[in-house]
Amino acid sequence: FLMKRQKPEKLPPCPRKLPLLGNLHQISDSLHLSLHHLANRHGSLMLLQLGSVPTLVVSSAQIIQDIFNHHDLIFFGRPPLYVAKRLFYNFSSISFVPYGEYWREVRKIVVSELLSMKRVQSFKHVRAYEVNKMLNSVIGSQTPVNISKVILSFTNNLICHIAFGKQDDGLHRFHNILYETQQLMGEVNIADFFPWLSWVNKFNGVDARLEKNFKEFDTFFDQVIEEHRDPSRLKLDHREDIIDILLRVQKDQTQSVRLTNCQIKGVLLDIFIAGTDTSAATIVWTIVELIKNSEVMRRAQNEIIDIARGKENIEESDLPKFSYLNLVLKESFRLHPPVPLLVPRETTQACKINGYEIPAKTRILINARAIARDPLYWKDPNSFKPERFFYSSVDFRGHDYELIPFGIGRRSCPGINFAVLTIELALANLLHCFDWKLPHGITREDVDMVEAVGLTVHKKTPLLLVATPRPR
Ligand code: HEM
Repeated sequence: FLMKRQKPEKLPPCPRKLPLLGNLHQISDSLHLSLHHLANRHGSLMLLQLGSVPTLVVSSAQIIQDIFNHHDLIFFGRPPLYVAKRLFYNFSSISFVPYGEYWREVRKIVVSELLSMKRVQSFKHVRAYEVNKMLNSVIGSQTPVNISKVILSFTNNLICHIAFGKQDDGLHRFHNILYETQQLMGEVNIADFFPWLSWVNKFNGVDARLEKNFKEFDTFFDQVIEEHRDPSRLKLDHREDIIDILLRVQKDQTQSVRLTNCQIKGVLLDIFIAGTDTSAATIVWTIVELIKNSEVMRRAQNEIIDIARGKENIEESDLPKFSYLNLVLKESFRLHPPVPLLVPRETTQACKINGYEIPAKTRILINARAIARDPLYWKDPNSFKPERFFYSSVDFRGHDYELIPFGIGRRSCPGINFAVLTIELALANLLHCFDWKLPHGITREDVDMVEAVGLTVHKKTPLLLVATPRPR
């Protein structure tokens, strides 16, 4: 009997590969920009070989729609990244956890206990306190103000305050530890492209840095958790912080998962990694765009003055009244999604997309930034024009595939409500309390938009501005 030869499955297009490197030689420092250029030449669905890892790159809203309407469960996993494995207690967190029952249970806890709208609102007093502290720090800063630094301290302090109930004491050291964690997470790691070369990390200093960083925040977390277990701990306002909540859930017999201490620490770290840099980058990019587009700045500030009507500070209850500021934020998320490639995913089984076979365990990179600048959907895509949203209902909450800064589907960002409130409140107050100008001799054209390399994309050089207090 002659065996019928099976036709090989048709794989998505792939630019020319080199032996061993695959397509790595076509990637420069900025992964998302390199992938955007490659997509312009080879199409919005490419199967690259990054080192030894097959990687599907998606750069089209229409393909995203197809994937998330039909294969959400398949595009659901996360690849086991080298640094995340160690830092997140062998994947005991949420964002980098490969798909499985543990992820499902912990995500439920995070969504319902830590980041529900009700919980996010319960942190209102903390946000107001930290925003006020940030405004005072602008007044106390040298001129010109390093606004990038002010804002990163603000988001760090805010999350520390919400997570630990601490306001200032002893947190400087923690900020430095977290900075190194973020560096390690953002750097290219050879083991993620050549898993068989992971031993190199023993010799290039990565393992040593990883171990040192892990021990530092682990010791810090142990210490604050121990303080929280002490029943005599002085609680001034009787409000639960994130550690209180996680310890309560740990004791709760009705929960289907019994959180271990490592899992509590993993979730804590996740909230820091996912929540501080992203919001800070967004606030800075928005201010840069406002400085470069003075007419937009004028309109945004006029709206704020109108709504504030002599108030000292903008409060959270004022935010729903803003409409133009909302458009400014949409446009900022469109041009500068702080996580331009989202968080990598991995297919849990094989499937077919656009007639192409996508094998199981393929790494997935979704180029949200390229999609949000696709001329097919966006007129004059590289210009900052909040007015484009006047007559459009497109929003960034994951229902419109052409604008997905918070990702999409069941693994999308559970911190979106927290993030948007924080960003809007900070921006509204910064514009309400100060007029912002470039330092003497610097023009708008001089302000560069160069992006730093990393999972979260910051402005590479710090933004320096002169702040003049506004009459209120
Ligand atoms: C501007 C602010 C933020 C942006 C743009 C952002 C963006 C993202 C993106 C793109 C993902 C991956 C989504 C996907 O794979 O589809 C994600 C995941 C996640 N984010 Fe955010 N995020 C922000 C703020 C926050 C905040 C404030 C928190 C928590 C306090 C948070 C917690 C998380 C967590 C826990 C995940 C992992 C979800 C999972 O894998 O199931 N994020 N975020």
